[in-house]
Amino acid sequence: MATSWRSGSSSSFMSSALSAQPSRGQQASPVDSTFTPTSAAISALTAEKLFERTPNETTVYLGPWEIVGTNPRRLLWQCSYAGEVLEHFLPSDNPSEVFPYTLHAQHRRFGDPREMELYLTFLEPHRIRYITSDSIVHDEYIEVKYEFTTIEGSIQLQSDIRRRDLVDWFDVDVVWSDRDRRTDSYGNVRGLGTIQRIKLWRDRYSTFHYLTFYANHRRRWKEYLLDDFDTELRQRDDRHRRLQLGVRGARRGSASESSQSQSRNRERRFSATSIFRSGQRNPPVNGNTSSSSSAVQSAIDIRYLGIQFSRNANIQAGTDGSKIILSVNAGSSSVKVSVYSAERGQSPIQIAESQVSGLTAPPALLKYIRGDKTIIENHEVDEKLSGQRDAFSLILDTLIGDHELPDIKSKDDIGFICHRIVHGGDYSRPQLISDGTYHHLENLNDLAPLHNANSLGIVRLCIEKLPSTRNIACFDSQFHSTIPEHIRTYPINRDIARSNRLRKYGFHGISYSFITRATAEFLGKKRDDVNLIVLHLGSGASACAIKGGKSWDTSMGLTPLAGLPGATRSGSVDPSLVFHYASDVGKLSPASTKELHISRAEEILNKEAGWKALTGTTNFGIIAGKPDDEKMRLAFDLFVDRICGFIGSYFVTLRGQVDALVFAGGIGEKSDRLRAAVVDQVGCLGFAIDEEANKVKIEDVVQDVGKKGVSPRVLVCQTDEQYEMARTCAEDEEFWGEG
Ligand SMILES: Nc1ncnc2c1ncn2[C@@H]1O[C@H](COP(=O)(O)OP(=O)(O)O)[C@@H](O)[C@H]1O
Ligand SMILES: CC(=O)OP(=O)(O)O
Ligand SMILES: [Mg+2]
Repeated sequence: MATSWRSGSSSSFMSSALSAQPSRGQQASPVDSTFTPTSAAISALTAEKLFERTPNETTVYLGPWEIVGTNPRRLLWQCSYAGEVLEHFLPSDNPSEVFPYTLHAQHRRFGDPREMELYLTFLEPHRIRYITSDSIVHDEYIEVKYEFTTIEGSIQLQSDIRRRDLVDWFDVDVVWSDRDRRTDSYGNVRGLGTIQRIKLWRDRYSTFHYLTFYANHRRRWKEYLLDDFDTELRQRDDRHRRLQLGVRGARRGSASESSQSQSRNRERRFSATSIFRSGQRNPPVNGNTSSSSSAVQSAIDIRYLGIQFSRNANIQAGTDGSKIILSVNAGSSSVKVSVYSAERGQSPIQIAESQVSGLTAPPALLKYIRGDKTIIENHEVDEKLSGQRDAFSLILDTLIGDHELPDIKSKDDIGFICHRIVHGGDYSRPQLISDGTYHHLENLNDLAPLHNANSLGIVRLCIEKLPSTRNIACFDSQFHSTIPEHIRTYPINRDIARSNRLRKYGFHGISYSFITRATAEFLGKKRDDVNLIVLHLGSGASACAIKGGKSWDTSMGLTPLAGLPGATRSGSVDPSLVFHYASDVGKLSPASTKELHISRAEEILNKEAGWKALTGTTNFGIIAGKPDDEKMRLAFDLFVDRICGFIGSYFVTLRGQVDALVFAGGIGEKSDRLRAAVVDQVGCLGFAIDEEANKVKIEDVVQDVGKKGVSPRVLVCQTDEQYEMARTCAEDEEFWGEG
């Protein structure tokens, strides 16, 4: 009920309650097609509080409003008592420069979306003067926030201030453009704005049409002349309910230019708008768009505007068919879990994320982010975590224990759990985990000794503790199923190779899949057209040659031991080496369990080698940070050498047709020193780094660190395996079943 004006910098507050009922017969709501908004006055019963929450708090009652005068234009509220007036000074006489907007934001998402019209505010503080018959009670610039008791009143006021009439509105999940990408550096959906109401207005004088929305992620108002958009849809993806509007004559804002092309495209234009999912019944869009040169300029600075529509009014997960997805990424040194809300066939929207890192370098650190807010920042975990399963338990308790995460009140709220399973054998698509799949995967445990058994431990815990949840296995090896036979074959007895399934599988594929898509988008190329050399450098490190968007070769092999060294892994060494290292290498290690059988040889090469063996630390951050320490320098130089070996080899296998060299993973994303050293050494292939750009913190999904004008590019991608899994799961009809 309360309309509040919150003071910007001063400490005084005003608030009021408005019951803005149109009193004149001709002022029907825009929902009604007889809507003829001509009047600037409307009757309103208004209760108002001034200096709210101060000793001077007073309640006053407002009457109808009227927009009067020029220089300055004022919104004049009559109050109940004689001589009592509230004047709202509008910051510009030009109606197109005043932007009333409604607060269609996350905090409204659970209510009736129509209700958001009850809250009206402006981009900047406005001057408010309140006068009684005795004195001026209040006269200062404050942040104005109206709260109406009727939607019609609010729409009428918006229309009057704008001198444009509302034709229709459309509730959308996310609005993005070529300039403001759909996802941020973490893969979270952001764009220009999320959970927004796009409004279509018709100018009262020119009848030009405009699209408006509040860019809540940039805190900017966006207003586009509808004619700027090509009505032909560049892309309409029914499954995703996305719409992309291309701008005709991008990067110009001349009204006359747009009015010339307007008549040419009249019908097509409105065939496009009519496929918008309307927030109202019977949208009165009629194609009446005769041109007028008096239209306000539309500052188009984009090539296209993408819009993803809400499926229905209520988007709270679970109430409209959407589900909560947990994506679990059990790496060799960490467990990362992200929580998403997703609808069938739609891109998931991240709600929260949590991770336990440093499992190989205790104490482990817990991090928890809800929405945009960091709730727990690298908290040292006191209790002893015996591995990935304990880390996952801790994360699950953190999520369920957070009362401010309404989407997960109990374990039963979780619809799907996607598990990263590093070795998927011959599986070429994700699998719903049944008894059969589980036992099939168990047989692969020994082929990924640092990963598979740990992940299956988490799967078991989920089956036991969250019986109503569907568990889905996503495989790191899947992306590499395209590696040609001559590359994936080992030169050994073919029959034994076949019967024991001994071949190159390759890993980090979920990450490579994310990176390929993100990089192709960044380069403005189709996924099938990109050739990349990608380095995923984390606790486990690998390189991948991507040809036409598909894996052509990768450095890991039958197991994740081959190729580059890692935190505790040797990477490729002479296979005979291990027999000269110790005498008992063929025996089963005492560390073997029921789930995992590991020989001493495998234990030495997987757990007792790598950075740990060379330097005593598994944290490459420490290694890169101590160039003067001989041990650290050796490890650093050795890593650069091995990485460059793969880059050279992949450059040749791709016949020099390389769009970009991409760094990813904990080390690739964080160590500018490593990137600089690698690119310096492969400079002979044409790669070059921009020293300044390379030092800038990596915040985008893909960030360019290459020297300007040089091809191929050098990029950094913040990979997101959890998002990739959730996306795959949300888009796969099969997992959703009938319900
Ligand atoms: N500032 C840093 N510079 C270089 N490397 C870092 C830095 N911080 C963390 N790392 C490395 O990143 C690794 C974690 O990478 P990540 O890809 O998240 O691991 P995981 O393989 O467990 O998924 C750490 O083990 C550490 O070696
Ligand atoms: C496959 C692999 O080594 O994964 P991670 O780097 O996450 O341990
Ligand atoms: Mg990893």
